[in-house]
Amino acid sequence: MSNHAPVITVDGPSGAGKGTLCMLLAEKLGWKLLDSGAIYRVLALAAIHHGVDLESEEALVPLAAHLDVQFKAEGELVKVILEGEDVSGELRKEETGMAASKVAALPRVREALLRRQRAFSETPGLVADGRDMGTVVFPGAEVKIFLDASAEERANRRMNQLQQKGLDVNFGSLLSEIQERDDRDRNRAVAPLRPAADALVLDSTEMSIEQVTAQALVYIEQKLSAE
Ligand SMILES: Nc1ncnc2c1ncn2[C@@H]1O[C@H](COP(=O)(O)OP(=O)(O)OP(=O)(O)O)[C@@H](O)[C@H]1O
Ligand SMILES: Nc1ccn([C@@H]2O[C@H](COP(=O)(O)O)[C@@H](O)[C@H]2O)c(=O)n1
Repeated sequence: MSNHAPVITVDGPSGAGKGTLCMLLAEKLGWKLLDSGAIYRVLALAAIHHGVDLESEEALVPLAAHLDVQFKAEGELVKVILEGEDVSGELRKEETGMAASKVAALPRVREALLRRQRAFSETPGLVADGRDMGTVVFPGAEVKIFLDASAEERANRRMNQLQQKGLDVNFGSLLSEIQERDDRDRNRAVAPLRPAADALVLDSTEMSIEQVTAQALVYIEQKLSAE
């Protein structure tokens, strides 16, 4: 009997709503969740904590290969423990996302993190959130979704999210940070951000979270029942 676990990949740019959609899908299906961006963010934090240059592939590869990280589910939240320290707050900061996109542009760093990401695949199934889930990490995934939205809408969503946390934020700087990160993620030499040839592309600019989830669920049901 095969022990192959089905995989749903959700790729797309920052702020498109991937994390929100993946969490809802994983909950609804009772499947595991992989937040691959968190792995790149943890590596960037480890580099910063150890004074490692974010552009030094040579120094980052061993750090990536031996990353001491634990993801601990606590109710709805996931605590991220790096080398025994709770870095959950630091992890979600905009500057950590920017640092993550620098280390993520290095081919050997990505290679060093591949096995760790693939190890998340287990029965009854996996919902994987990232930039290259459908193109590189799980190219044989049963269902692939590419979730997009305009840069302005994504900056607006991020602004609302940060304001809800009581932070004072500026729309213009959020928009230019999003554009800079998009640019780096789309134009890197390895695993650039792009839809897999067999992905459903969903533009969520004018869609609510509920509409995106409903549309994704219909598509998932179709694809899984055709398997
Ligand atoms: N369709 C939507 N309409 C309005 N707001 C949304 C929608 N989808 C997600 N959001 C909100 O936008 C914010 C960013 O969403 P989320 O964190 O899921 O994006 P992401 O694609 O995972 O971003 P990142 O890749 O940077 O982690 C959250 O506050 C979320 O609640
Ligand atoms: N599969 C992935 C996931 C993430 N990245 C890089 O990490 C950055 C942070 O990701 P978030 O989803 O947590 O915002 C992102 O900008 C990418 O550069 C990646 O390369 N591949």
